[in-house]
Amino acid sequence: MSAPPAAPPAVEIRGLVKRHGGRAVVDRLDLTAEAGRVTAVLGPNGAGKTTTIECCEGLRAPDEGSVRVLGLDPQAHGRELRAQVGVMLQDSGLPTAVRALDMLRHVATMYAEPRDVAELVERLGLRDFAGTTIRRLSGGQRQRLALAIAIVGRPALVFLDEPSAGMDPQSRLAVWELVRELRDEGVAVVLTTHLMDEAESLADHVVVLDHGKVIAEGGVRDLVAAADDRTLRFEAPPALDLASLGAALATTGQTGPAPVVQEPSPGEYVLSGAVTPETLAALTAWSADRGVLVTRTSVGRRTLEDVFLDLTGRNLR
Ligand SMILES: Nc1ncnc2c1ncn2[C@@H]1O[C@H](COP(=O)(O)OP(=O)(O)OP(=O)(O)O)[C@@H](O)[C@H]1O
Repeated sequence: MSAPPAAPPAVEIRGLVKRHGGRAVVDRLDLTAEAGRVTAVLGPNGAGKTTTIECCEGLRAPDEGSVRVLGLDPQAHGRELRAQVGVMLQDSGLPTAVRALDMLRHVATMYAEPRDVAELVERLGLRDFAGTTIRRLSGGQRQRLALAIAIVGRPALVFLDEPSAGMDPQSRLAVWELVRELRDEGVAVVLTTHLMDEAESLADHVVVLDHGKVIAEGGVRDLVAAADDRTLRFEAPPALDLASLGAALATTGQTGPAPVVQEPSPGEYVLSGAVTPETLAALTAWSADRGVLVTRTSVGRRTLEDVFLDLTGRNLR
């Protein structure tokens, strides 16, 4: 007996190109999102995240390449996919004059086997504003309602755009817990976010885009835990001579990449590369030599934010 055919990935993008005014804003992009996994798509402003997701939602047609969502072409099978794909947008696009709970109940009636509305109301704390019109909801309340609406139909795939943006810490935790549960139930979750802690906390797979291309991808751990890389952070007077400090730290006889020192904001320094006890000693010796007082020093593992900034640079877009 032959094995049943494997289900296609929830999202499979191959060689996607999307141009605006002759410029490729998505440039031969490949991306796969699997069921039972949270895939985070990260990238600076204008990197092409929204354009890519909109191609998956059938809102834009690719100029080149192919996009398959649950095995189907979203341009040709929009109606079938709408029943199986949940979308939560920043600008929720919900009718503003309708009361929050009425909206959620209405959407639930459109599905054969919706989730239990009362449970969603409880989980996402919607009760306090159930009777408020959508127009009057706060940003965080609107986000929670939009998430409830995106998942009430038990989608196989959900697109979440910064799901916890603007939320208070309690709501954030509730949303993250729900997203993890969806993943554990086998839902494919595609998350676009600028919140690195959100991606770090939720993502099984991270895809970093820049200029319309994938510039890095992998598990969070793979991306942040290159060998024994550590980050040393310290505070000192602004505008230290980084070239001189870098040279001093590079002579500590270590193996591996030379440490790189940056000053992301005045007086705050970040040193990445292999941080060893000798690196700390060299920093202290260098600063003592120059009469520089280093206040507050910490050594920690690199965060996803460190990796993201290394990959995409620190300049504004
Ligand atoms: N309809 C359009 N006409 C012209 N340019 C467009 C159009 N839509 C998007 N772009 C451009 O395409 C590029 C990618 O935009 P996109 O919205 O996909 O980026 P993004 O990664 O989602 O950014 P952000 O993080 O700011 O949301 C940008 O430079 C944007 O200005």
